[in-house]
Amino acid sequence: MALNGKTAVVTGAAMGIGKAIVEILLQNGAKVAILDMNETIGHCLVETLTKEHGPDRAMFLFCDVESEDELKAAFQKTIETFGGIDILCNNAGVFNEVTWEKTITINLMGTIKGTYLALEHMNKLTGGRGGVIINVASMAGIGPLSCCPVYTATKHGVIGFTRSFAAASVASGYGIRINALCPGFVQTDLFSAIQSKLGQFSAMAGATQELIEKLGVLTIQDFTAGLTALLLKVTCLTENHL
Ligand SMILES: NC(=O)C1=CN([C@@H]2O[C@H](COP(=O)(O)OP(=O)(O)OC[C@H]3O[C@@H](n4cnc5c(N)ncnc54)[C@H](O)[C@@H]3O)[C@@H](O)[C@H]2O)C=CC1
Ligand SMILES: CC/C=C\C[C@H](O)C(=O)/C=C/C=C/C=C\C=C\[C@@H](O)C/C=C\CCC(=O)O
Repeated sequence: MALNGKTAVVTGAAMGIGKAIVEILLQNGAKVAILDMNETIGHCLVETLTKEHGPDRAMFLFCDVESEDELKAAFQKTIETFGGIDILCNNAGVFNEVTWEKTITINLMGTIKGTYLALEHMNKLTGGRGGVIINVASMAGIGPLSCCPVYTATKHGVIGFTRSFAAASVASGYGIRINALCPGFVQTDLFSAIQSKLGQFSAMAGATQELIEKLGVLTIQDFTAGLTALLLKVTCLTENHL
């Protein structure tokens, strides 16, 4: 399979889009470290995935992406257990215009911290074997949503950071390919909770609801089906890509 022998790290992977990404990676032969703060669901997911894919394929590691120390420890444990890191997916994210500083530290700073840690491990200029980074942004990173200025800012930031890092990688020869994934509306716990997280912008909920009705909401199953081909195209590590 396309990702046999490869090791992936996925943040915020216990549920939702992150879990969907984990399942695609496992189905295509990769070993996966599932990083999340939800230990109960995370361990339960590994139990389920181990029954489906066999032992030593999936591992849960508690990690708050706001903590550089916890990210470092999770990366180190992954390397010790699976022998290296070839793919990183910075997926962990929240939607909250009330605790907006946290939205920034998780969505944007967590992605930057993960990317810089992956650079330390993957960089061919410092003995690494190269790799692939996927940063989960959003269509809100392409066009602003009036109900969530800070969430919109974090996703615009993720896209800008990803594009800049990609240019640096090509110019420097890191051997790291990096892409931003920009989903539309997907039925997850985050999506279900947005109405209660708008804070001072709750008056904008109508505009967003109109957009939701116009664009529709993907089920996680439909999202996974559409993501598989794209994820394989992006993650297949062949020399002529890096
Ligand atoms: N659901 C949607 O409509 C869309 C979601 N996205 C993005 O996709 C990513 C995943 O979102 P969903 O799956 O919808 O959310 P979700 O809420 O269903 O799952 C998010 C996961 O991340 C974990 N998490 C939250 N904060 C964390 C932290 N500080 N450290 C580690 N793990 C943490 C949660 O425990 C949970 O398991 C986010 O970056 C989100 O912004 C982008 C576009 C659309
Ligand atoms: C309100 C955000 C809902 C869920 C968060 C989810 O995680 C997410 O990121 C979904 C993003 C989907 C965006 C879809 C389309 C965006 C289009 C932009 O060009 C804005 C277009 C109209 C804005 C109307 C308005 O908000 O005023």
